[in-house]
Amino acid sequence: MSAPADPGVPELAVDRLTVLADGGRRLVDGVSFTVRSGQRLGVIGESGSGKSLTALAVAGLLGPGLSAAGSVRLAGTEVIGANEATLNRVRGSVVSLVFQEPLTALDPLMRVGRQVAGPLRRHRGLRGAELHEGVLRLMREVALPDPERLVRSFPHEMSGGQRQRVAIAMALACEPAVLIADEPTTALDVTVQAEILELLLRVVREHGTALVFVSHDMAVISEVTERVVVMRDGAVVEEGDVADVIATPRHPYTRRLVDSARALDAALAGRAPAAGGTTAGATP
Ligand SMILES: Nc1ncnc2c1ncn2[C@@H]1O[C@H](COP(=O)(O)OP(=O)(O)OP(=O)(O)O)[C@@H](O)[C@H]1O
Repeated sequence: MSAPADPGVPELAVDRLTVLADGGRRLVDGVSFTVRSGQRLGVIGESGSGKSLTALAVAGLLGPGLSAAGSVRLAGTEVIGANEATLNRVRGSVVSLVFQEPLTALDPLMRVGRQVAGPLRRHRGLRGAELHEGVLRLMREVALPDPERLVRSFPHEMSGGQRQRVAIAMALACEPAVLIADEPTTALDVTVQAEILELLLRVVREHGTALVFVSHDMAVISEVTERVVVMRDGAVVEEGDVADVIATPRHPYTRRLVDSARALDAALAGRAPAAGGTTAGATP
């Protein structure tokens, strides 16, 4: 008889993760955090702070010339040093990624329906009518209009927001316990950004998914996540409850990120920024 799953084990546990470039430069340096089912963790930092490399290392997707040390456990399975078969299994059953540019996830020459079908065949073993129904169900789940027609479209025939919905549908196909979204709205129009954030929040809530949400934007982080790690030069400089971090940032770098979000908010609202004390997460 197998032991019952330990409710205390987080879906994602990152412990002293380090990413090294070929020459030995530390691009990510001793990063640790955990995310449990249903939790939403933000990773924020300026360009080059190591957010994307952290996200890629968690999924075992670092490119050539980069190596990782430390520990990344996804639903209890160690990713660092794992062989390709283990990584493929973990990527098909535990973790999925959504990137900034949906076209990176899509083949421009393949109809959208076939692309969404790919992970359903590979990871869930669906075939024939079941597969067809599975594709339509996923496309409905991400609120794509008229899925019966869209399955026959090519990516270039869709809007940027629709393409990101398709990429999210593909990421959800394996019913991942952990979803990593790396700046998923940065490439989209402002109005579409809000819709995609709403979609992500809905699907992680409905499935109890653990979410890692990477962004350079404190306002977006405060809207989407409940905890945040702040990265600078590859290392975590601050971690905490999002509302606390915004209200009382401890590190000067975090304070700068919060202040610039406030200044942007104030500019959008046509007024001078308030002198501290209020939160920055007031994106309309
Ligand atoms: N393949 C690589 N080889 C060497 N250095 C790299 C490689 N990929 C990224 N870097 C460097 O590692 C650092 C962290 O990069 P990373 O992409 O994680 O930053 P980021 O915080 O996600 O920034 P952005 O928001 O601009 O994507 C940067 O200095 C980057 O130049």
